[in-house]
Amino acid sequence: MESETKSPKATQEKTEPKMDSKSQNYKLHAKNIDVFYDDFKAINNISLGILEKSITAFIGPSGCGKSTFLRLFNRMNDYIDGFSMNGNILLDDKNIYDPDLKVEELRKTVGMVFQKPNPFPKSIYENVAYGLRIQGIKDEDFIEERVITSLKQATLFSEIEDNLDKSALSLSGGQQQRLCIARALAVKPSVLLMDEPTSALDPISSGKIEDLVHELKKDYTIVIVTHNMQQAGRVSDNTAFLYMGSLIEYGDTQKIFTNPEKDRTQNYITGRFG
Ligand SMILES: Nc1ncnc2c1ncn2[C@@H]1O[C@H](COP(=O)(O)OP(=O)(O)OP(=O)(O)O)[C@@H](O)[C@H]1O
Repeated sequence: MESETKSPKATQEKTEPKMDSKSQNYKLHAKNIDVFYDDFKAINNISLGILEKSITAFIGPSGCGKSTFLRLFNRMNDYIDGFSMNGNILLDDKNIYDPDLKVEELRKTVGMVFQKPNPFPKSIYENVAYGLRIQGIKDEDFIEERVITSLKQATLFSEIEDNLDKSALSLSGGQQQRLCIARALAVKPSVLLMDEPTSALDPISSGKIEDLVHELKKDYTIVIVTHNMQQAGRVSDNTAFLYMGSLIEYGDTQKIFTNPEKDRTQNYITGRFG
């Protein structure tokens, strides 16, 4: 029978990545989180801190709660019937579930990219400008500058610079996903949540997104859900392994993939289940 703990020395502190001396605080801090869909408990008492300008991967078998947990960070679960939660999520030490907090403001700071590219049926330019326009920004020079900068950051600009008026739906899947990243960046978030952003893409497009994610780490705190363990190993600094709604292990990605504390993590990363 699989034992929960490989080493008797494994303690709770091993599930938290070490903070460097510069960062006194976590960018994001989930504290004692339970999530329910009606009576079903999808997340079971998870606490986890995420350092600024780092990439954190959530891994684990299908249905373990990765997407549910990710969506808590910009309150995307609020729309789901039957959703309820316990615990707090802090962004820069402020509780994002505070009743006074404006969700639209939160989503400016915490952007999201989904599994399937979901551009609007508008031009490439208007897709990226969208978030600025709904903020009421009217200055076209400002919008243009932001659109171009965001497309460059998302490494798409050189491929489409003569076609900004073309429909976003005419782009390839990989280009559409980079457009969705540009759209998220245009409103200047500081956190980017990515829910399996490459699972609908071919390997070359996936590689471009991985390179981009790596590049974006300079300026953003990134949390990525992935089924692809090679991808988690390549792109992330820290990895959280979830199983049946619980956080089994969390820490330095290298360590999780080469010398995990828990047998269950070892069995998952070596493909013995999942
Ligand atoms: N809207 C919902 N209503 C009821 N149950 C849900 C809902 N969304 C998710 N669940 C349940 O919550 C659990 C966690 O689901 P979640 O989608 O977060 O897992 P996941 O690890 O992201 O899975 P996958 O890798 O397959 O996307 C699952 O048992 C799922 O069936």
